[in-house]
Amino acid sequence: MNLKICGNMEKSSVDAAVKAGATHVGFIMSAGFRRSVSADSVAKMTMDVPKTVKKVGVFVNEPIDFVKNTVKSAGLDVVQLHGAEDMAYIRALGDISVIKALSDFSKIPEYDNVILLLDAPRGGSGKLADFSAVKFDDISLPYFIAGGLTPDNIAEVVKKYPNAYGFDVSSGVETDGKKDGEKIKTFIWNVTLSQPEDADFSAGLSEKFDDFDADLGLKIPIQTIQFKIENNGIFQAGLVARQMGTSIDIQQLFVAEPFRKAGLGHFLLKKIETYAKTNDIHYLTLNTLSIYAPNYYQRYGFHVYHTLNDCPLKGIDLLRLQKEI
Ligand SMILES: O=C(O)c1ccccc1N[C@@H]1O[C@H](COP(=O)(O)O)[C@@H](O)[C@H]1O
Repeated sequence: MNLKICGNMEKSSVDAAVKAGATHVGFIMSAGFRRSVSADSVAKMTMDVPKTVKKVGVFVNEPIDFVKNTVKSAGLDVVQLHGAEDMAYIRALGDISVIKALSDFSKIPEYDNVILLLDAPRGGSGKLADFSAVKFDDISLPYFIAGGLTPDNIAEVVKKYPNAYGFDVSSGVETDGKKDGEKIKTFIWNVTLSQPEDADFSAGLSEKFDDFDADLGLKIPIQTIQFKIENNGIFQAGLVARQMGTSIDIQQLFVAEPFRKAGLGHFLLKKIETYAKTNDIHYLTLNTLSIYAPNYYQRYGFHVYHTLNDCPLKGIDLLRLQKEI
């Protein structure tokens, strides 16, 4: 999945985007826009960007020579053309990789050998694009979806456009006109977050419990809740919980080593809490050991309500924690 964080103006937002898993970082190279930056500043902002992350320069109806020179001086990998640039213009750029932004979707068939970026009429406005006229099945080129994406709407958008090459955001990851590292992280993680829907062993067991309860005259709905953060096949973090009636027991929360200390665990705890709030859940519970980090959960409002000393081994305590919703 390709994820492009565009309109960067500071090194801190570029670093946040790369750290969270962006595949593209974008810069407005044409002058006169609120987010315009110079080639020199792009070179400085991207000095730590790994080669695997593409540096994209956004240009609007610029002379060919300006684009070519800026690609060299800023060290860009790709140009994003946001004006009326046609195929003759694109051919004149030679072997420079091109993303062609379009908001007049009737022009899609005019392009080849580019990646499309389907956007709202005024790039960078944060306004949602209207794709109702687009026949997505007829598009033969890879395409980014852009225009008014936010951390809150991106999960739905990803579901709606499963064949998209990628997703692009600028305004939606800003606060008061500046890129916001937390929003960048949440945007990317909300794309990579999936709730595996495949029936698994625990779901099978839940059914057996349902039958058992029914025999006792009880009807307590039980289900497994799973959130997994995975990007390009690389597992980053996951949470597995069991919902039983009005309570949820978090059974596993795990963040893979290279992705620790970035807030992924906090993000998953927030996800389960939001789920709990919207599903009439009264308690979140979990077990942890004293040698792990009970403080970690206490920081998020969990309280220890029971301790078993020397369990499961001498010198280690088993702690039972709860948080009221
Ligand atoms: O961001 C700008 O100021 C800008 C200026 C000129 C051309 C394009 C611009 N922005 C691009 O628009 C899309 C979507 O932005 P948003 O998420 O709706 O704010 C993105 O590619 C921006 O780089």
